[in-house]
Amino acid sequence: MQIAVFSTKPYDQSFLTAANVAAGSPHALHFLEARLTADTAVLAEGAQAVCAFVNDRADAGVLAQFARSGVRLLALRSAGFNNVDLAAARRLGVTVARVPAYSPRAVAEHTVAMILGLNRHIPRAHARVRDGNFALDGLLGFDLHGRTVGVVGTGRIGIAFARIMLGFGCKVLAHDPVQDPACAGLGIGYVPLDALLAGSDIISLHCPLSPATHHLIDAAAIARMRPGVMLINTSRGGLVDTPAVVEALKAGAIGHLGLDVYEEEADLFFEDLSDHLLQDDVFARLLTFPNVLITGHQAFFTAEALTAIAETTLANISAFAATGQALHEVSTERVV
Ligand SMILES: NC(=O)c1ccc[n+]([C@@H]2O[C@H](COP(=O)([O-])OP(=O)(O)OC[C@H]3O[C@@H](n4cnc5c(N)ncnc54)[C@H](O)[C@@H]3O)[C@@H](O)[C@H]2O)c1
Repeated sequence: MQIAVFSTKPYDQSFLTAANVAAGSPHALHFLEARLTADTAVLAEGAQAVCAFVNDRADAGVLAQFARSGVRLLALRSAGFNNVDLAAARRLGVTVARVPAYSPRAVAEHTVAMILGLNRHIPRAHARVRDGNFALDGLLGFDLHGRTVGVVGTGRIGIAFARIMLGFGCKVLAHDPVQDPACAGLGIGYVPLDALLAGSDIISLHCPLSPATHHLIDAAAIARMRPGVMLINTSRGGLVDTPAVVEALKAGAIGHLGLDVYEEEADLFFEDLSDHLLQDDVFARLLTFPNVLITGHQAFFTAEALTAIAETTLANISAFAATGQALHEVSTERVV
């Protein structure tokens, strides 16, 4: 198949090419640096499949352009699919596939890195040491052992994260509309969201972004949290009302904030903008807090995860080419 690969970085090119070669080079991969938008969708002309990533937008207009130009498959190289209008895809006959699990541990481990980095002030401590300042004032942390961690969403990543935190000696509370029996075996109790918010020292978000979870963490949710709570979001930026979080940081209601995702990240992340003036005032305000740690959507970014993403994406495409069905189609029942 001819595949137009949007938002390509050198690492995408190398992992996808390696996976295609290993499979006997069944597909022609056309790597495009452009992000998929209404303006760039036309670049897929001549392709039967499009491969897209988290900040590519497959809205109704983009999908209509695909349908007109003969694109029959949108193969996401991500687990999340909040950036696709699934109802329009179904209407227009464009199959949507994703990589449901590539390395849940990669994201879980990055979540833990953010907790440790924030708690022990690692970025600040390193900057001080490099500057010849070995004072400890302002670097006080707390023992994770014995603390309560709230996990919102106990899917593949949430449960991998919960297992690690249990290893630290934390108590884990969980909230998920679909309860995983494995959690009971691990001693993890399911509670309503309000109880999780009120009872956790650290809250970590691992549920998908959907209309139901948009701004799940807003001013009202923050008001229910313990004063000085640590909030971590490695899931999707839209789960958090960022201006509300900024107010809570200013008031000290949130004690630590770790973000790998940001609701307006599409115009920022994955690019080197170091020569540009930052136009996003909310993001700029976040960067002023010493107790905020931000990474640019890199939780997935391990060699194991990129290998699995490339292999599963190509397997989705090969299955679709052979049978008309991808291996991991985003079920149309998930349209909300
Ligand atoms: N930062 C990154 O690099 C990165 C990488 C991969 C995935 N992600 C994000 O992580 C999310 C989770 O991934 P996963 O593989 O664990 O998905 P998953 O589908 O295995 O698990 C998601 C869980 O969230 C639960 N859920 C749905 N609505 C909920 C709600 N309102 N409250 C609580 N739980 C709810 C679901 O029932 C499910 O158990 C993805 O949706 C994606 O947005 C981020």
